[in-house]
Amino acid sequence: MKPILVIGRHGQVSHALKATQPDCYQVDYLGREALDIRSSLKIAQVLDQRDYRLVINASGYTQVDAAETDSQAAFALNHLAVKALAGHCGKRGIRLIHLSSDYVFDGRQNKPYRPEDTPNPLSRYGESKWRGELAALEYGQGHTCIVRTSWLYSPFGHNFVKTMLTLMRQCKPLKVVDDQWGTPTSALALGQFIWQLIQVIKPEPIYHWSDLGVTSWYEFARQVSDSANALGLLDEPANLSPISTQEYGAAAPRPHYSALDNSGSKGILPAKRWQDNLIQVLQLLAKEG
Ligand SMILES: NC(=O)C1=CN([C@@H]2O[C@H](COP(=O)(O)OP(=O)(O)OC[C@H]3O[C@@H](n4cnc5c(N)ncnc54)[C@H](OP(=O)(O)O)[C@@H]3O)[C@@H](O)[C@H]2O)C=CC1
Ligand SMILES: Cc1cn([C@H]2C[C@H](O)[C@@H](COP(=O)(O)OP(=O)(O)O[C@H]3O[C@@H](C)C(=O)[C@@H](O)[C@H]3O)O2)c(=O)[nH]c1=O
Repeated sequence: MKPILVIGRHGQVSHALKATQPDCYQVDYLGREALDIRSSLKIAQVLDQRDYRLVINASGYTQVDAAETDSQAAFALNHLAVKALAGHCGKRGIRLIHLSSDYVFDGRQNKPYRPEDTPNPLSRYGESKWRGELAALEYGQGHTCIVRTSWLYSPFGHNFVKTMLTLMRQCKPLKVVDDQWGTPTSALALGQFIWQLIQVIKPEPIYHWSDLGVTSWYEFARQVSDSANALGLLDEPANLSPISTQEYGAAAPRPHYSALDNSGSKGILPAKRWQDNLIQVLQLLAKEG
């Protein structure tokens, strides 16, 4: 079987893909040092080196607040580099799976967003991701498949759950926004979904994948505290209080509601409740010690 290329080797999603990868696939995981996708020439060289059948782009500029002031860097990676990557994949007939975000939506809807709903990003990060989606679809010559997902966490890299655990262990009072609603998603479950998706012969252009349920960042943090305490990761439940988005005062605007309707993905892999996947990830963290 022809090999698969995963871009973004050191990132959270790439680690999750590696942890969930079925043995039957031959996969090259390349980090920025081996493949900086801002270089079109480098993309061409890598794709010409081996006869890849599929590319999974797990790279991205993911610092949502920093993107407000560093927007050139966010667009360079999330838009322009994706356009070049899709062009090279399209020309060679290589399927491209590209990751995008719930932050492409404005959150003014009060029901889960469907893949065909129109994005209207509030932040520079969200805008860079949407422009990346459009370019990937336009230049991929029918070979692009976008997977939008939300609020990822895992034992790997930086994410909300690990940040919360670090802050909670410092035993300081924590304030967390309770007026942004969405779905926490285990990057490991996303990894399992992507490995199933690659077996679909005629994929849709856009899929939504998240765990099941809707919650606020505050409720998510509360569940992290309760479950981590029950598993012995925390000596006592955290001192948490809810605050508004306005009070928190982050640099980037975020959608008030960004749950994704993933009914179109059910046939590929049924999703699990976010609370159950959270316990699984916390158990892995507890095992790591
Ligand atoms: N995290 C989340 O909650 C969500 C993420 N997504 C999307 O999923 C994708 C992966 O996210 P996640 O794994 O969490 O992100 P991470 O920030 O953990 O990883 C991103 C990776 O991209 C790599 N990278 C940065 N610049 C380049 C470059 N020029 N060329 C090649 N690689 C580069 C980084 O490399 P280095 O380590 O060298 O800096 C890093 O390893 C992104 O596209 C993101 O937008 C979508 C929805 C939610
Ligand atoms: C650390 C912290 C954050 N927050 C808030 C800020 C924000 O509204 C929310 C989440 O903060 P974070 O900075 O961890 O996460 P954020 O960067 O908003 O996460 C997003 O990342 C990108 C890459 C995506 O694509 C999204 O799906 C989403 O996962 O919690 C608090 O209220 N209190 C805190 O102590």
